[in-house]
Amino acid sequence: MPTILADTFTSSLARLANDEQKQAKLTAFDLQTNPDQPSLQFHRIDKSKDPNFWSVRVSRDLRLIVHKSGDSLMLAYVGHHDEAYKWAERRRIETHPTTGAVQIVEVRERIEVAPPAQASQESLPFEIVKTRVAPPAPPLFEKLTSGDLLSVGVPQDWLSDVARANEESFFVLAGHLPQEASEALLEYAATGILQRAAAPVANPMAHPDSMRRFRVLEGVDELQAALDAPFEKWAVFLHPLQRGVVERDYSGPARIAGSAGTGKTVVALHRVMRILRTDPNAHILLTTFSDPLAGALRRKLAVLSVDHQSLESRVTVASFRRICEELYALTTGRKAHIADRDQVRELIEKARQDAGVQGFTSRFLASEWENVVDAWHIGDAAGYAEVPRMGRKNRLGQKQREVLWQVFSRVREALKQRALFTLASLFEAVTTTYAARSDKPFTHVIVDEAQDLGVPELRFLAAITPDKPDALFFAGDIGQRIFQQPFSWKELGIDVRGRSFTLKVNYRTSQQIRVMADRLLPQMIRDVDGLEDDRRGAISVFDGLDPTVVIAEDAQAERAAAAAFLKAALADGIAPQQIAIFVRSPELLPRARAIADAASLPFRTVAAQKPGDDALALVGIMHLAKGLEFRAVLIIACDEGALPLAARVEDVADEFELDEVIATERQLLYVAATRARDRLFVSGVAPGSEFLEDLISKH
Ligand SMILES: Nc1ncnc2c1ncn2[C@@H]1O[C@H](COP(=O)(O)OP(=O)(O)OP(=O)(O)O)[C@@H](O)[C@H]1O
Repeated sequence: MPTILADTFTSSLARLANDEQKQAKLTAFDLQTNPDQPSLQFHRIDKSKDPNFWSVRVSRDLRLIVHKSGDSLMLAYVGHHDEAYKWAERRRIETHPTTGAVQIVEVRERIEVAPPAQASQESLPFEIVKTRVAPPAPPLFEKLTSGDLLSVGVPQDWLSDVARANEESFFVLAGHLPQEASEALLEYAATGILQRAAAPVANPMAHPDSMRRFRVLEGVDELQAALDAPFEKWAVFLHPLQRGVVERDYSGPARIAGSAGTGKTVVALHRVMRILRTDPNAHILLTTFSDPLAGALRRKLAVLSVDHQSLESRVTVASFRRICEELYALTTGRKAHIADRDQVRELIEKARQDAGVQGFTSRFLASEWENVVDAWHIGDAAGYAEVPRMGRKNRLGQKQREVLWQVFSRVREALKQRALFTLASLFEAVTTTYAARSDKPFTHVIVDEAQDLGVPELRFLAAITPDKPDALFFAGDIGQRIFQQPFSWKELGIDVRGRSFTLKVNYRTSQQIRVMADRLLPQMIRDVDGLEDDRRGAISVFDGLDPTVVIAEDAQAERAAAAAFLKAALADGIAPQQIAIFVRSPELLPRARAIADAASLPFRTVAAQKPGDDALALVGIMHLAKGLEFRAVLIIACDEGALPLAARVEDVADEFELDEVIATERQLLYVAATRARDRLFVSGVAPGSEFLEDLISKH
């Protein structure tokens, strides 16, 4: 008999204590292996509107709720006796009459509306327990017909509630509707566009919206993997768009985009598993821009598979730099020595003096080296004469280029004499080695945080994969680019047009925090190749507190406000490890530490969690925030001059770079703000960063 796992089972399992979870899992395994064994005591839930709900005894107090229909058995819920029965009494499992998806429909009844919501009793069909007195907001969906509502999967008996919902009541209501219905309605409320559900299919369980909440399990291993990490719902249940991108076959490099928290990393992880399953010869590189993030990816990947041995032998997880260093060592038998930025800047200065070149600022020379000469690996005067210097505003004539090459050729020579690579030249060296070889170290490369790939990294990744259509897969958000200057991927032969998909449902961040963070970025971002990232229509699936923005008189007042915010979060049960405090640059860290101390918050200052660190908050610079998530985030010391960072603004070589610096500083704040699930506090000392204005202003 096939066993079906419902997402409601996973969520309810996650709420149990550890030993209860163990007992519940044992019963679930028994049910899957031999549902007819007499020791499993089934009791029909008589009061349920759905006659197919049964309870199964786990222990004296715990009950597992199953749904039996035809020859399948669904694990639907687990909980303490009365509460589990109540859950089943209030649910029906049915195929939606219009969309054809199987839904767990909640039976309408009294719903408690949280304090900020308000609506008059006449306007809602259920009894409201707490309300605030204020004029009711107008209904959101009055222009939609019942047919429209049915087409997005609203269950029939919720139609009139939805028709009457207004802005205040809708989030409460949305939590009671099937996900596809609440997502479509939220998107409609944000954009005026109603995305109808996918068409019905022959087997209702195979409908894309059924597959986002039910998983038909093939065997005990699958059940074990699915139940091992009940907190990680994403490991089992994907949004139809996510699933589509994971399972498609591509005719060339492909990309998943989407604003922060929309599940791009989740897609990248599932893509790895899909390739492992479908290609027995696959050896995959999963890569991202830093070692701590690679560590986080490794841990998440382990959640997706019980076959850890196969993961170990067939998947390599490493940062761009680390894998490049490893491949260099592998192919040459030597360790690469890499010059850091300051060393290179010193060499440029010396080369300029030796060549007697005048009329160019040090900033310009450093930027020209980094973004043009080194990034594009220009090796001689002829190459430099021809390089297009894309996007750079100040044109250079032939004469000027000849003069500049006097400097850059000396820098190249000096690096060579010292047997030093720059990071870019190391990528280039390994690229050259592998470009000439037909045997590649990996069959597939999957990249997370792809917006922070530079020219040398992208060339390198293309060179270490075979020339086959689905070898390269990228996950990234151009709105979160903080390290690299934009360039054309197409010119490097990586064309993702027609194979680029955008996720819209934000699982991480509350509606309030997402809306505020989105004010930092344009609604439409276009990359160099003309690929558009339309950020309108993104939705969050849950509601929360309004973020706090404080422009304080001085650092002391800021500390008091931030410490009060922290204390309230701790008092509401948010654990220290669920909290982060970010600042723009290292010199501001003492201000963050003082705030943590004022709230008696224990903290660590490195991103990578070590054993024993699991009860500590994170205090660090905003760049550390990438890829992480917390329940509460504080971004403090957003002062004038600190954000955008004055030193960076002063360091620009031209107008183009100035725009770039402002954009990446803005994106940095966006990255930090979107790490927050439930609570966000942003502060600075008056007059405050210009970006704080954008956060507050409602345009
Ligand atoms: N299908 C899903 N069901 C439930 N939760 C999900 C799903 N997909 C993603 N999530 C959750 O949403 C959060 C964000 O996911 P993820 O880190 O993949 O987003 P992202 O787009 O890569 O974010 P960022 O760009 O900010 O790094 C995570 O907590 C993840 O567990």
